[in-house]
Amino acid sequence: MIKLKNISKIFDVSGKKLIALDNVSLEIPKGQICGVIGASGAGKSTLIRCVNLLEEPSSGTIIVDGKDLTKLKNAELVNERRNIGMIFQHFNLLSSRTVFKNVALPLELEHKSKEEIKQKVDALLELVGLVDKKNVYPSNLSGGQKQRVAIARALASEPKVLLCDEATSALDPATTQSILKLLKEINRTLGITILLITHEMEVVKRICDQVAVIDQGKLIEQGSVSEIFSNPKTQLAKEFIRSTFHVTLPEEYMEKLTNKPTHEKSYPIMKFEFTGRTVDAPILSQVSKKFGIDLSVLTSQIDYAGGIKFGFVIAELEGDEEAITKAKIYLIEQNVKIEVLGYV
Ligand SMILES: Nc1ncnc2c1ncn2[C@@H]1O[C@H](COP(=O)(O)OP(=O)(O)OP(=O)(O)O)[C@@H](O)[C@H]1O
Repeated sequence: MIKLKNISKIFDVSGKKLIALDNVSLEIPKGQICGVIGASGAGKSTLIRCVNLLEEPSSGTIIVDGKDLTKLKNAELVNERRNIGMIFQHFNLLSSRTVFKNVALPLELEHKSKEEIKQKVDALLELVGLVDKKNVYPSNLSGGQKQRVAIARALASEPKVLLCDEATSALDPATTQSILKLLKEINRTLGITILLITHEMEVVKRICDQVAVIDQGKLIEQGSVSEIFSNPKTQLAKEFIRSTFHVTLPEEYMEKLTNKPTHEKSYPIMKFEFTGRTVDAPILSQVSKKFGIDLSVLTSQIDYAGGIKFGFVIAELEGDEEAITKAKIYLIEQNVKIEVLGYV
């Protein structure tokens, strides 16, 4: 549905060339949700703005629904842009228009009849759960409600693609969840392909099928969410994934932790990462019995990403050094990822 081929974007900043996008290629099949993640300044906004040519790429091609947008004349481009809805971090609503009138705007621009506009807007407000706010002005809405209006407005032209530019970054966690749920619902029920950019892996984890990691204008890693979460290749992807799992050691252990064993009875604190099948298997209790190790769980978390279950456990291992080494080898053989956090 969306094919970006070798997209580069070079800005001229006071006579100096700034490469915001460097030969980025990305393909998003129809009906999928793809998240592009990267740190501030990585080139995410430039990339998403290139998709509807709000930003013209310096080179490369952009194919949406089979049409190469970079080859279209102005009038044709205006027409094709109706296929591409967009929502923004700060909603971009017109403050002088009511909720109804904001959603109606694209339809008015398309010269639809009053009756058609009313029918369509009412249906969209129903879809986003804002029927009771129809005659309210944006200043009287919460952030989440404003984003719902923006989503309804973006859907008014019945787009095939929805671009989301940090759509939940200005929202609190609970509202973020409800907007992500709405986006997923729209994707499922209307079959709309969604490209979203974000700096939060949590967003990717919640709703995306695919993820692409961008760093300094380059696309450094991409794949299905389950692939990337279970086997991240780049350091950046690993860091983003880590940021979504909130497994940290209790404070009292953090204070005691040393880099190396400090005395005979020093024991390692280890973090175990389980994916897919290994999450449900009683591997840690097997290890405890098999190698005669006392294993006390200090903290743990189980979560889902791309339909795959993930689990993290931090535990203290007490036993002789040889037994602990054998246990580590056994766990690695069982596809459990291990990290020694330190010693107590
Ligand atoms: N219109 C412009 N003129 C000059 N440089 C620009 C322009 N737009 C973006 N840039 C530069 O291009 C690079 C990528 O910016 P971009 O806004 O795409 O990054 P981003 O990943 O979206 O960052 P953030 O998350 O902070 O919004 C940055 O170095 C930025 O300063």
